[in-house]
Amino acid sequence: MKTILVVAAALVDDDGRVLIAQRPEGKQLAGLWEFPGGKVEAGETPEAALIRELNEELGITVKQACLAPFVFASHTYETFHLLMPLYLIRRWDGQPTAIEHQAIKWVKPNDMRSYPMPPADDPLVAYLVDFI
Ligand SMILES: Nc1nc2c([nH]c(=O)n2[C@H]2C[C@H](O)[C@@H](COP(=O)(O)OP(=O)(O)OP(=O)(O)O)O2)c(=O)[nH]1
Ligand SMILES: [Mg+2]
Repeated sequence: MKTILVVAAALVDDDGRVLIAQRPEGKQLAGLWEFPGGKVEAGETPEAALIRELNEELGITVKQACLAPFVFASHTYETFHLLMPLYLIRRWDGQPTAIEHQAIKWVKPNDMRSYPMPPADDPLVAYLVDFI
């Protein structure tokens, strides 16, 4: 089984809320709430991939120095294994906008359980509850 590397971000605002984004219609896991991010492309570092994805998906600009490695998910789906580092980000330029997602929302980690997320993400929420 192939392992795919996906990078994701927990953007944290001054009130300790985290941005979650609803996956687009027509994609795998459509409608579920996720951390913005995406697949690392060939020849790309994880950090460069995350900066690119956040610009494509949310229209924000993030400096590499503002990416703090946090936790990771390692989860077997039916057709691939997902390895997904999650970075914490507290500083960025621009206003996050749902460019590719159905919607975005700022939620307290304690309230994230009300938003269905991909199975790989479930263990990550507990770390945010403890840390943020
Ligand atoms: N971005 C993101 N992907 C997640 C999360 N949880 C989870 O299981 N995934 C899975 C869903 C997908 O199989 C894969 C990432 O896919 P993606 O659709 O975001 O990839 P991408 O942004 O590069 O989009 P594309 O160009 O492949 O269409 O990781 C999460 O919290 N955030
Ligand atoms: Mg994506």
